[in-house]
Amino acid sequence: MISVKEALHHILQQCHTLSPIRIPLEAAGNFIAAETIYSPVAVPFFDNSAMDGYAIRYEDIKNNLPLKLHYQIEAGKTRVPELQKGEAARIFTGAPIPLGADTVVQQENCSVEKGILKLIQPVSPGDHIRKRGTQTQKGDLVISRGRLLTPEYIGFLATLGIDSVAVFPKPKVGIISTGKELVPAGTILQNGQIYESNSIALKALLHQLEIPVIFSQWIDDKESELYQFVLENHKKVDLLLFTGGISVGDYDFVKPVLEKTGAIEFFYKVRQKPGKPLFFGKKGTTLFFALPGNPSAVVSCFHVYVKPAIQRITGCQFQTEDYALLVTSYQKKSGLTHFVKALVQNGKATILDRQLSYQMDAYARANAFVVLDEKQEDFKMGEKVKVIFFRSNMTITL
Ligand SMILES: Nc1nc2c(c(=O)[nH]1)N[C@H]1C(S)=C(S)[C@@H](COP(=O)(O)OP(=O)(O)OC[C@H]3O[C@@H](n4cnc5c(N)ncnc54)[C@H](O)[C@@H]3O)O[C@H]1N2
Ligand code: MOO
Repeated sequence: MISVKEALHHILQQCHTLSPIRIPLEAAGNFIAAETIYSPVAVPFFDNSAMDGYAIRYEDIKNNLPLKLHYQIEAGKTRVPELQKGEAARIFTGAPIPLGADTVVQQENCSVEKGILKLIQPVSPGDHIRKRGTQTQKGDLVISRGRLLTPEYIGFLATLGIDSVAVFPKPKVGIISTGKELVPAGTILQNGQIYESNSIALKALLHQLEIPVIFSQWIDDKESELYQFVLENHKKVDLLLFTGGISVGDYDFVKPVLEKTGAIEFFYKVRQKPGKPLFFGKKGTTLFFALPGNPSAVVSCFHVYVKPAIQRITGCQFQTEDYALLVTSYQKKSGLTHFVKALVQNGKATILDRQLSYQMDAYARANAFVVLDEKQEDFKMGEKVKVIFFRSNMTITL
């Protein structure tokens, strides 16, 4: 059995970004850019008005010339005559400043009588003009390879007329759940049956990371069926997640089946609770994570191992580690790292009740795991412990 740290190391060594793909800019939210782009244009592309009002030549006011209203410029107008000495032009927000004009007077600060513009408020030269290139100059660096394309950032890139971007693709994921006892929600339970919940949890976890699930398949505890399905389908995905059937029971076929397919085994069994019989392997370019079937182990193994793998492949940072102070003392046996469900708020970690690996109810409140070191047995109230947040570090008020 290997340690949590060693297991993570093996996993991350096998995870690499996938070949970049070009996608429409509007679909690129939360992807990582795989290219560096320089702005193809200056923005604004032309000097334009920031207000509805009048375009003037500042020197005309200084020389006390009467400003004769000459013509009107709406937004979108592409050909505008030059403004001559003693002239003003009606102008609207976003409309191009005519050649010759250098200042815009906001309409609330002036009046028009018999076609002559009169100023009510003092004006400064250059007022209300958005100069060409004052957001971005043509040739400015606007995307660096490796940057997260947030929706707000995409809004900025759209102003430059960029319509597509090369990004690192998200890995495609498949899910296989095994176990004769599993039935779908909506079925009336018979003695010996339980509701299938692991694939539902995994799909929700993957959905939150915007990772596509290509298939989710339940397979009976039959070795031949599992073998056939894995052989036929593993190439469709980058990550194949199994739940259940990875322990040592007579119906735990996942490991022998993966061996039979010729998959490489990187490790089997980690010194941790829950999730001890975790398996990690690879066939071709597909990574296999066989998650121990107990529902709580599936969720913790996802956060501790699958999520970092996806982070490495996509370049995105989904979860953060931090430290918090224990609100109560806690005891465990030495030998395994424990991931205990906790509510961590304002730097304080409350370990929740019912931590066994079949008990899921604590997840209704938990926002993090407290990571309890494998060698330590007694944890004191107020002791600093590592936490892995699996939701954003938010305060829960209800
Ligand atoms: N002799 C030993 N027995 C077990 C060991 C061991 O070391 N020696 N390890 C235990 C630990 S720890 C775990 S974790 C489990 C893992 O077992 P499997 O991965 O083989 O999982 P199953 O036996 O198929 O299922 C375990 C448990 O989880 C329920 N389950 C499974 N799949 C689902 C699902 N999709 N949705 C909801 N619940 C599911 C299943 O009914 C079992 O109760 O092995 C221990 N045994
Ligand atoms: O690892 Mo198991 O999930 O402890 O029951």
